Amino acid sequence: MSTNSLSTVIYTRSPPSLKILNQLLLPHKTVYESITSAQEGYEQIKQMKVRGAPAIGIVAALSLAVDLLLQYSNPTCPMFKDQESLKGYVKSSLDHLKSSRPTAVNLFRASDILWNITEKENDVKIIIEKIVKEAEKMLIDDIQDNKNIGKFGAEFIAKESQIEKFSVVTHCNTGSLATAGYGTALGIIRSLYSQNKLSHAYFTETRPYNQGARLTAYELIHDKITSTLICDSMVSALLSLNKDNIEAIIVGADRVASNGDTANKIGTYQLAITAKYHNKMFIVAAPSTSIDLNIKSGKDIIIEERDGNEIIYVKGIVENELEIKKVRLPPEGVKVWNPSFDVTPAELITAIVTEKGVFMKDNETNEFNLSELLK
Ligand SMILES: CSC[C@@H](O)[C@@H](O)C(=O)COP(=O)(O)O
Repeated sequence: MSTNSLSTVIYTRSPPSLKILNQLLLPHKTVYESITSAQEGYEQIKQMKVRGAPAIGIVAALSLAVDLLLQYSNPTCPMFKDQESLKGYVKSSLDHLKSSRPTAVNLFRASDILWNITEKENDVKIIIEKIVKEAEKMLIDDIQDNKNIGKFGAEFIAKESQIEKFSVVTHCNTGSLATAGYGTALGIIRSLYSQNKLSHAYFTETRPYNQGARLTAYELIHDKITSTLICDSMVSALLSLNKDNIEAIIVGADRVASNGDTANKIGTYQLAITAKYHNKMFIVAAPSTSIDLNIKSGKDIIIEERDGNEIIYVKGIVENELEIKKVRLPPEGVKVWNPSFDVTPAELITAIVTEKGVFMKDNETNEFNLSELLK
Protein backbone atom coordinates (compact mmCIF):
# COMPACT_ATOMS: atom_id res chain seq x y z
CA MET A 1 0.00 0.00 0.00
CA SER A 2 1.30 3.38 -0.85
CA THR A 3 0.27 6.49 1.05
CA ASN A 4 2.45 8.98 -0.74
CA SER A 5 0.13 10.99 -2.94
CA LEU A 6 -2.70 13.33 -2.10
CA SER A 7 -3.02 15.06 -5.49
CA THR A 8 -6.35 14.20 -7.08
CA VAL A 9 -5.57 16.18 -10.22
CA ILE A 10 -2.29 16.73 -12.08
CA TYR A 11 -2.72 19.26 -14.88
CA THR A 12 -0.42 21.10 -17.30
CA ARG A 13 -1.42 23.45 -20.11
CA SER A 14 1.72 22.92 -22.13
CA PRO A 15 1.84 20.14 -23.14
CA PRO A 16 -1.93 19.74 -22.53
CA SER A 17 -2.27 16.99 -19.96
CA LEU A 18 -4.77 16.00 -17.27
CA LYS A 19 -4.31 13.04 -14.94
CA ILE A 20 -6.48 11.93 -12.06
CA LEU A 21 -5.67 9.61 -9.19
CA ASN A 22 -7.92 6.56 -9.58
CA GLN A 23 -9.77 6.53 -6.25
CA LEU A 24 -11.34 3.12 -6.94
CA LEU A 25 -7.90 1.62 -6.31
CA LEU A 26 -7.02 3.62 -3.20
CA PRO A 27 -5.62 3.00 -0.63
CA HIS A 28 -4.09 -0.15 -2.09
CA LYS A 29 -2.69 1.23 -5.33
CA THR A 30 -1.62 4.68 -6.46
CA VAL A 31 -2.45 4.85 -10.17
CA TYR A 32 -2.88 8.05 -12.18
CA GLU A 33 -5.02 7.88 -15.34
CA SER A 34 -4.96 10.32 -18.26
CA ILE A 35 -8.02 12.20 -19.41
CA THR A 36 -7.73 13.49 -22.96
CA SER A 37 -11.36 14.41 -23.73
CA ALA A 38 -14.65 15.52 -22.21
CA GLN A 39 -15.97 11.99 -22.91
CA GLU A 40 -13.18 10.45 -20.81
CA GLY A 41 -13.83 13.03 -18.08
CA TYR A 42 -17.51 11.95 -18.06
CA GLU A 43 -16.52 8.28 -17.71
CA GLN A 44 -14.07 8.85 -14.83
CA ILE A 45 -16.64 10.94 -12.91
CA LYS A 46 -19.50 8.48 -13.54
CA GLN A 47 -17.39 5.53 -12.36
CA MET A 48 -16.27 7.55 -9.31
CA LYS A 49 -12.59 7.20 -10.13
CA VAL A 50 -12.70 10.86 -9.15
CA ARG A 51 -15.39 12.00 -6.70
CA GLY A 52 -16.20 14.70 -4.15
CA ALA A 53 -18.29 17.73 -5.13
CA PRO A 54 -15.51 20.28 -5.81
CA ALA A 55 -13.25 17.72 -7.52
CA ILE A 56 -15.87 16.60 -10.02
CA GLY A 57 -16.68 20.19 -11.04
CA ILE A 58 -12.98 20.93 -11.59
CA VAL A 59 -12.23 17.70 -13.45
CA ALA A 60 -15.24 18.23 -15.73
CA ALA A 61 -14.01 21.74 -16.63
CA LEU A 62 -10.39 20.67 -17.13
CA SER A 63 -11.38 17.66 -19.22
CA LEU A 64 -13.11 19.99 -21.68
CA ALA A 65 -10.09 22.34 -21.56
CA VAL A 66 -7.55 19.60 -22.45
CA ASP A 67 -9.93 18.19 -25.05
CA LEU A 68 -9.99 21.58 -26.83
CA LEU A 69 -6.25 22.18 -26.44
CA LEU A 70 -5.35 18.76 -27.80
CA GLN A 71 -7.72 18.91 -30.76
CA TYR A 72 -6.91 22.51 -31.66
CA SER A 73 -3.46 21.38 -32.77
CA ASN A 74 -5.22 19.45 -35.55
CA PRO A 75 -6.25 22.10 -38.16
CA THR A 76 -8.58 19.70 -39.99
CA CYS A 77 -10.71 19.07 -36.91
CA PRO A 78 -14.34 19.89 -37.93
CA MET A 79 -15.32 21.46 -34.62
CA PHE A 80 -12.91 24.35 -35.20
CA LYS A 81 -14.24 25.12 -38.69
CA ASP A 82 -16.18 28.10 -37.35
CA GLN A 83 -17.46 29.45 -34.04
CA GLU A 84 -20.88 27.76 -34.46
CA SER A 85 -19.28 24.29 -34.78
CA LEU A 86 -17.14 24.96 -31.72
CA LYS A 87 -20.09 26.26 -29.68
CA GLY A 88 -22.09 23.15 -30.64
CA TYR A 89 -19.26 20.91 -29.45
CA VAL A 90 -18.83 22.81 -26.17
CA LYS A 91 -22.58 22.68 -25.48
CA SER A 92 -22.94 18.96 -26.13
CA SER A 93 -19.78 18.17 -24.10
CA LEU A 94 -21.01 20.19 -21.11
CA ASP A 95 -24.49 18.61 -21.28
CA HIS A 96 -22.90 15.18 -21.34
CA LEU A 97 -20.58 15.97 -18.41
CA LYS A 98 -23.56 17.26 -16.40
CA SER A 99 -25.38 13.97 -16.89
CA SER A 100 -22.64 12.02 -15.04
CA ARG A 101 -23.79 12.71 -11.44
CA PRO A 102 -26.90 14.73 -10.48
CA THR A 103 -26.49 15.82 -6.84
CA ALA A 104 -23.32 17.92 -6.43
CA VAL A 105 -24.03 21.42 -7.74
CA ASN A 106 -20.35 22.21 -8.43
CA LEU A 107 -20.50 20.27 -11.71
CA PHE A 108 -23.50 22.27 -12.92
CA ARG A 109 -22.02 25.54 -11.79
CA ALA A 110 -18.67 24.90 -13.50
CA SER A 111 -20.50 23.96 -16.65
CA ASP A 112 -22.72 27.08 -16.59
CA ILE A 113 -19.67 29.32 -16.16
CA LEU A 114 -17.92 27.74 -19.17
CA TRP A 115 -21.06 27.96 -21.28
CA ASN A 116 -21.63 31.64 -20.44
CA ILE A 117 -18.10 32.45 -21.60
CA THR A 118 -18.59 30.49 -24.81
CA GLU A 119 -21.92 32.07 -25.64
CA LYS A 120 -20.57 35.62 -25.37
CA GLU A 121 -17.50 35.19 -27.63
CA ASN A 122 -17.35 34.92 -31.40
CA ASP A 123 -13.79 33.89 -32.10
CA VAL A 124 -12.68 30.24 -31.99
CA LYS A 125 -9.24 30.96 -30.55
CA ILE A 126 -10.59 33.33 -27.89
CA ILE A 127 -13.33 30.90 -26.82
CA ILE A 128 -10.75 28.15 -26.28
CA GLU A 129 -8.36 30.46 -24.44
CA LYS A 130 -11.11 31.67 -22.11
CA ILE A 131 -12.42 28.16 -21.35
CA VAL A 132 -8.89 26.98 -20.53
CA LYS A 133 -8.17 29.99 -18.31
CA GLU A 134 -11.43 29.63 -16.43
CA ALA A 135 -10.97 25.89 -15.85
CA GLU A 136 -7.44 26.55 -14.55
CA LYS A 137 -8.80 29.27 -12.26
CA MET A 138 -11.28 26.80 -10.73
CA LEU A 139 -8.38 24.50 -9.82
CA ILE A 140 -6.34 27.30 -8.25
CA ASP A 141 -9.22 29.02 -6.42
CA ASP A 142 -10.48 25.83 -4.79
CA ILE A 143 -7.27 25.29 -2.82
CA GLN A 144 -7.28 28.84 -1.48
CA ASP A 145 -11.00 28.59 -0.65
CA ASN A 146 -10.36 25.41 1.32
CA LYS A 147 -7.53 27.01 3.29
CA ASN A 148 -9.92 29.82 4.26
CA ILE A 149 -12.65 27.33 5.21
CA GLY A 150 -10.07 25.54 7.38
CA LYS A 151 -9.06 28.75 9.09
CA PHE A 152 -12.59 30.10 9.70
CA GLY A 153 -13.94 26.71 10.79
CA ALA A 154 -11.11 26.02 13.24
CA GLU A 155 -11.44 29.51 14.77
CA PHE A 156 -15.21 29.10 15.17
CA ILE A 157 -15.16 25.63 16.76
CA ALA A 158 -12.29 26.54 19.09
CA LYS A 159 -14.11 29.68 20.23
CA GLU A 160 -17.43 27.91 20.80
CA SER A 161 -15.94 24.89 22.56
CA GLN A 162 -14.01 26.93 25.13
CA ILE A 163 -11.59 24.12 25.88
CA GLU A 164 -8.01 24.06 24.74
CA LYS A 165 -7.97 20.68 23.02
CA PHE A 166 -10.92 18.66 21.78
CA SER A 167 -11.95 15.92 19.38
CA VAL A 168 -14.22 15.88 16.33
CA VAL A 169 -16.09 13.35 14.20
CA THR A 170 -16.23 13.44 10.40
CA HIS A 171 -18.00 11.49 7.66
CA CYS A 172 -17.15 10.54 4.05
CA ASN A 173 -14.02 12.01 2.44
CA THR A 174 -13.80 15.77 2.20
CA GLY A 175 -10.03 16.15 1.95
CA SER A 176 -7.45 16.68 -0.78
CA LEU A 177 -8.91 13.74 -2.67
CA ALA A 178 -12.37 15.31 -2.88
CA THR A 179 -11.16 18.79 -3.84
CA ALA A 180 -8.25 20.50 -5.60
CA GLY A 181 -6.32 20.20 -2.32
CA TYR A 182 -6.43 20.60 1.50
CA GLY A 183 -10.17 19.84 1.78
CA THR A 184 -13.28 21.31 3.37
CA ALA A 185 -14.34 19.47 6.56
CA LEU A 186 -10.97 17.74 6.52
CA GLY A 187 -9.41 21.16 5.91
CA ILE A 188 -10.87 22.30 9.26
CA ILE A 189 -9.45 19.17 10.90
CA ARG A 190 -6.05 19.87 9.29
CA SER A 191 -6.18 23.45 10.53
CA LEU A 192 -7.14 22.40 14.11
CA TYR A 193 -4.33 19.86 14.08
CA SER A 194 -1.74 22.36 12.88
CA GLN A 195 -2.77 24.72 15.71
CA ASN A 196 -2.43 21.89 18.26
CA LYS A 197 -6.12 22.14 19.16
CA LEU A 198 -7.13 18.67 18.01
CA SER A 199 -6.97 15.70 20.39
CA HIS A 200 -8.48 13.15 18.08
CA ALA A 201 -10.37 12.79 14.79
CA TYR A 202 -12.95 10.01 14.62
CA PHE A 203 -14.09 9.16 11.11
CA THR A 204 -16.79 6.83 9.78
CA GLU A 205 -16.29 4.08 7.20
CA THR A 206 -19.06 5.64 5.07
CA ARG A 207 -20.79 2.61 3.64
CA PRO A 208 -21.33 1.49 0.96
CA TYR A 209 -18.50 3.08 -1.04
CA ASN A 210 -16.26 3.43 2.03
CA GLN A 211 -14.87 6.89 1.31
CA GLY A 212 -14.00 7.11 5.03
CA ALA A 213 -12.35 3.71 5.50
CA ARG A 214 -10.39 3.98 2.26
CA LEU A 215 -9.79 7.64 1.52
CA THR A 216 -10.07 9.63 4.76
CA ALA A 217 -7.94 6.97 6.46
CA TYR A 218 -5.36 7.37 3.67
CA GLU A 219 -5.24 11.16 4.15
CA LEU A 220 -5.17 11.14 7.97
CA ILE A 221 -2.41 8.53 8.06
CA HIS A 222 -0.49 10.52 5.43
CA ASP A 223 -0.69 13.65 7.65
CA LYS A 224 -0.04 11.67 10.86
CA ILE A 225 -3.21 13.07 12.47
CA THR A 226 -4.26 11.01 15.52
CA SER A 227 -7.45 9.35 14.37
CA THR A 228 -9.73 6.34 14.74
CA LEU A 229 -11.96 4.62 12.20
CA ILE A 230 -15.49 3.70 13.35
CA CYS A 231 -18.53 2.16 11.64
CA ASP A 232 -21.31 4.54 10.58
CA SER A 233 -23.53 3.02 13.27
CA MET A 234 -21.15 3.81 16.15
CA VAL A 235 -21.37 7.59 16.33
CA SER A 236 -24.26 7.83 18.83
CA ALA A 237 -22.53 5.34 21.14
CA LEU A 238 -19.31 7.35 20.87
CA LEU A 239 -21.04 10.63 21.74
CA SER A 240 -22.99 9.09 24.61
CA LEU A 241 -19.75 7.91 26.26
CA ASN A 242 -18.33 11.44 26.19
CA LYS A 243 -14.96 10.09 25.06
CA ASP A 244 -12.03 12.43 24.27
CA ASN A 245 -14.00 15.69 24.61
CA ILE A 246 -15.81 15.49 21.29
CA GLU A 247 -17.15 18.96 20.51
CA ALA A 248 -18.32 18.80 16.92
CA ILE A 249 -19.30 16.69 13.94
CA ILE A 250 -17.91 18.29 10.78
CA VAL A 251 -19.10 17.29 7.30
CA GLY A 252 -18.86 18.55 3.72
CA ALA A 253 -21.68 19.23 1.27
CA ASP A 254 -22.70 18.32 -2.24
CA ARG A 255 -25.43 20.93 -2.56
CA VAL A 256 -26.65 23.50 -0.03
CA ALA A 257 -30.06 25.09 -0.71
CA SER A 258 -30.61 28.82 0.03
CA ASN A 259 -32.27 28.00 3.37
CA GLY A 260 -29.24 25.89 4.42
CA ASP A 261 -30.74 22.41 3.91
CA THR A 262 -27.71 20.35 2.95
CA ALA A 263 -27.31 17.31 0.72
CA ASN A 264 -24.25 15.30 1.64
CA LYS A 265 -23.12 11.68 1.70
CA ILE A 266 -25.76 9.20 2.84
CA GLY A 267 -25.59 8.91 6.63
CA THR A 268 -25.03 12.62 7.25
CA TYR A 269 -28.63 13.26 8.37
CA GLN A 270 -28.48 10.69 11.18
CA LEU A 271 -25.23 12.29 12.38
CA ALA A 272 -26.95 15.69 12.61
CA ILE A 273 -29.78 14.19 14.66
CA THR A 274 -27.39 12.55 17.10
CA ALA A 275 -25.30 15.75 17.35
CA LYS A 276 -28.43 17.67 18.35
CA TYR A 277 -29.45 15.02 20.91
CA HIS A 278 -25.99 15.07 22.49
CA ASN A 279 -25.69 18.83 22.35
CA LYS A 280 -22.67 18.89 20.01
CA MET A 281 -21.99 21.34 17.19
CA PHE A 282 -22.94 20.13 13.70
CA ILE A 283 -20.81 22.00 11.17
CA VAL A 284 -21.18 21.99 7.37
CA ALA A 285 -17.98 23.02 5.58
CA ALA A 286 -18.33 23.91 1.90
CA PRO A 287 -17.02 26.39 -0.67
CA SER A 288 -19.62 28.83 -1.99
CA THR A 289 -19.46 26.81 -5.25
CA SER A 290 -21.47 24.12 -3.39
CA ILE A 291 -24.29 26.55 -2.54
CA ASP A 292 -27.24 26.55 -4.92
CA LEU A 293 -29.15 29.81 -4.56
CA ASN A 294 -31.54 28.71 -7.31
CA ILE A 295 -33.29 26.33 -4.96
CA LYS A 296 -35.17 27.33 -1.84
CA SER A 297 -34.92 24.12 0.18
CA GLY A 298 -33.58 20.58 0.20
CA LYS A 299 -36.86 19.32 -1.31
CA ASP A 300 -35.57 20.48 -4.70
CA ILE A 301 -32.32 18.50 -4.56
CA ILE A 302 -32.09 15.46 -6.82
CA ILE A 303 -30.60 12.52 -4.93
CA GLU A 304 -28.46 10.18 -6.99
CA GLU A 305 -29.28 6.49 -6.69
CA ARG A 306 -26.34 4.26 -7.51
CA ASP A 307 -25.94 0.67 -8.57
CA GLY A 308 -27.00 -1.78 -5.85
CA ASN A 309 -23.81 -3.76 -6.44
CA GLU A 310 -21.98 -1.12 -4.39
CA ILE A 311 -23.85 -2.50 -1.35
CA ILE A 312 -23.77 -6.15 -2.37
CA TYR A 313 -20.00 -6.39 -2.91
CA VAL A 314 -17.10 -5.22 -0.76
CA LYS A 315 -13.72 -4.64 -2.33
CA GLY A 316 -10.27 -5.05 -0.85
CA ILE A 317 -6.96 -6.81 -0.91
CA VAL A 318 -6.79 -10.38 0.31
CA GLU A 319 -3.77 -10.87 2.55
CA ASN A 320 -0.57 -11.71 0.63
CA GLU A 321 -2.22 -11.12 -2.75
CA LEU A 322 -1.69 -8.13 -5.00
CA GLU A 323 -5.02 -7.96 -6.80
CA ILE A 324 -8.03 -6.04 -5.45
CA LYS A 325 -10.88 -8.56 -5.04
CA LYS A 326 -14.65 -8.15 -4.91
CA VAL A 327 -16.49 -10.22 -2.29
CA ARG A 328 -20.27 -10.74 -2.24
CA LEU A 329 -21.99 -10.17 1.14
CA PRO A 330 -25.77 -10.94 0.90
CA PRO A 331 -27.32 -14.01 -0.77
CA GLU A 332 -28.41 -14.03 -4.43
CA GLY A 333 -31.85 -12.49 -4.98
CA VAL A 334 -31.57 -9.80 -2.28
CA LYS A 335 -33.21 -6.40 -3.01
CA VAL A 336 -31.15 -3.27 -2.28
CA TRP A 337 -31.73 0.50 -2.21
CA ASN A 338 -28.65 2.67 -2.68
CA PRO A 339 -29.26 6.43 -2.38
CA SER A 340 -25.88 8.12 -2.45
CA PHE A 341 -26.87 11.23 -0.47
CA ASP A 342 -29.38 12.48 2.10
CA VAL A 343 -30.59 15.95 3.04
CA THR A 344 -29.96 17.39 6.50
CA PRO A 345 -32.55 20.05 7.43
CA ALA A 346 -31.10 23.48 8.21
CA GLU A 347 -32.56 23.43 11.72
CA LEU A 348 -30.07 20.69 12.71
CA ILE A 349 -27.02 22.62 11.43
CA THR A 350 -25.09 24.85 13.86
CA ALA A 351 -23.11 26.75 11.22
CA ILE A 352 -22.13 26.67 7.55
CA VAL A 353 -18.47 27.49 7.02
CA THR A 354 -17.49 28.85 3.60
CA GLU A 355 -14.39 30.61 2.25
CA LYS A 356 -16.24 33.87 2.87
CA GLY A 357 -16.84 33.22 6.56
CA VAL A 358 -19.06 31.39 9.04
CA PHE A 359 -22.82 31.66 8.44
CA MET A 360 -25.39 31.30 11.21
CA LYS A 361 -29.17 30.83 11.17
CA ASP A 362 -31.79 33.50 11.47
CA ASN A 363 -33.18 33.20 15.02
CA GLU A 364 -36.78 33.61 13.89
CA THR A 365 -36.91 31.19 10.95
CA ASN A 366 -34.27 28.73 12.23
CA GLU A 367 -32.95 28.65 8.65
CA PHE A 368 -30.00 30.23 6.87
CA ASN A 369 -30.69 33.10 4.52
CA LEU A 370 -27.79 32.31 2.22
CA SER A 371 -28.78 34.68 -0.60
CA GLU A 372 -28.43 37.56 1.86
CA LEU A 373 -25.34 36.17 3.59
CA LEU A 374 -23.48 35.60 0.31
CA LYS A 375 -24.08 39.12 -1.04
C1 LIG B 1 -15.48 18.25 -0.15
S1 LIG B 1 -16.38 16.93 -0.62
C2 LIG B 1 -17.99 17.09 0.07
C3 LIG B 1 -18.91 16.04 -0.43
O1 LIG B 1 -18.81 15.97 -1.82
C4 LIG B 1 -18.60 14.67 0.20
O2 LIG B 1 -18.89 14.71 1.55
C5 LIG B 1 -19.45 13.65 -0.49
O3 LIG B 1 -20.61 13.47 -0.17
C6 LIG B 1 -18.82 12.96 -1.63
O4 LIG B 1 -19.67 12.04 -2.26
P1 LIG B 1 -19.09 11.14 -3.42
O5 LIG B 1 -20.27 10.24 -3.75
O6 LIG B 1 -17.92 10.42 -2.87
O7 LIG B 1 -18.74 12.04 -4.57
